[in-house]
Amino acid sequence: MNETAARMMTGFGNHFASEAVAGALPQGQNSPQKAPFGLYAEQLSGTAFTAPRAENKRSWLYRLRPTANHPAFVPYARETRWCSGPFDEMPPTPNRLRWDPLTIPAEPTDFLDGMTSYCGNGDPATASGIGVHLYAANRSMERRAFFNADGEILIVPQQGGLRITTEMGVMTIAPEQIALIPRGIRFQVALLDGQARGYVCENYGAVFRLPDLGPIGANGLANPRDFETPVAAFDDDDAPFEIIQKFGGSLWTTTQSHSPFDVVGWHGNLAPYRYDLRRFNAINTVSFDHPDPSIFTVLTSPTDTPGTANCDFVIFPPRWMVAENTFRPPWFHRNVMSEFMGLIHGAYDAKAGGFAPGGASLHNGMSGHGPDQASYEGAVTAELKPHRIESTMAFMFESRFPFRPTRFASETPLCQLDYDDCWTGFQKAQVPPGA
Ligand SMILES: O=C(O)Cc1cc(O)ccc1O
Ligand SMILES: [Fe+2]
Repeated sequence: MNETAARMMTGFGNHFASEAVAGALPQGQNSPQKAPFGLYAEQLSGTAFTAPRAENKRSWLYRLRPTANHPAFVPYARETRWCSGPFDEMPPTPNRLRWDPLTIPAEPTDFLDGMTSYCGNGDPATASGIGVHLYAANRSMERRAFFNADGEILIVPQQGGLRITTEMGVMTIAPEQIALIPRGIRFQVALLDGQARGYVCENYGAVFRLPDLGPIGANGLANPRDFETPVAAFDDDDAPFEIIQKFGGSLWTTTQSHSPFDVVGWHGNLAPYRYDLRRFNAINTVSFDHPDPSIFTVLTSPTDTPGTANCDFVIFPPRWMVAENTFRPPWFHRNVMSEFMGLIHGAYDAKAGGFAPGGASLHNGMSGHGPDQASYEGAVTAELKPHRIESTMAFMFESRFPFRPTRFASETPLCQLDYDDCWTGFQKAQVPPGA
């Protein structure tokens, strides 16, 4: 990859144009009889050709060889803990679950082999639902690339920086940043700090977009200009390269004669991007009561039912708490939606203990949850002066579809068998006698 790889273009979903070599992009048309330099023109669709214009996503790639130039894929032989919809390994459970952080493996393990599925819903075969995975890795992907035919991939690092080489350019991310790799795009993950751990949302449904802002107005939450997409960069590399894909719930592999990172120029609105969660413009109450957490939505994958997401990616960033006469942490609740949570760093205001950075929790639809006993006691006795929740970043993948845990997630010793106990010990309320 050449040195321009670190440069980024800004704006969410923009129609970008980028060339690593001047003249690589045809002018005025996508597919001239002969593309510049003999490059191969290739369209990559992220939505159906006929999707409404506002939702339509596609890019044109100009590359040294067509992607089609590869041998047949065969099933990936290595053991994997990457599971897929319909997540029917185990019966569904209504129980609240919480997990301690994954340990970094002792064996050499890259981002792909270090992927462990915790739960999910829906099915890639019907283009709905998400897979929820945690990765723990200690080495870079070498001479191999991955792409996901089943969905786009949202990466939420918790420990260790990543350099993500994609067909469309290179980007680095560290904890408190996220990256999105669209369905189908080949990418390779190198570890910048020797070890890495984090969360992945594999979205089988409609591509993530920014939420509508309604009465908030034209600005706020995640602002479009803070999303960054890499400029075109390519490798002229004619040595064998393994390509692994996830298709129909399983991993497949082939080895082609050359690097897949051979795109010399591209244009379009389907591209990888990154976002720094510290840029999130948090909006919250300045009067009373704890607003619904949808106010912290970074990205949403909608379904055909308005306001009822396949997945909302929601964060809980540092912020001022000023609500008057209010129980300030998350309230007790039962949600029709299902909630998977992770913690990037710091502490979460509804859990005084047990929810560690790198850990995770699952509260499926209609399960009673909320502050643990210690958080409750602290919040009802706190002096309600302005208070800044500092040095923390939690997040939630919230879905209309209940999550089904994998066998690993159900049976691992990381699963806290005593999680329910955090809601025991509440004093019974006393109503006045004879009322
Ligand atoms: O359960 C949780 O901790 C997530 C959450 C946070 C919040 O502020 C309100 C509702 C909610 O589900
Ligand atoms: Fe909740």
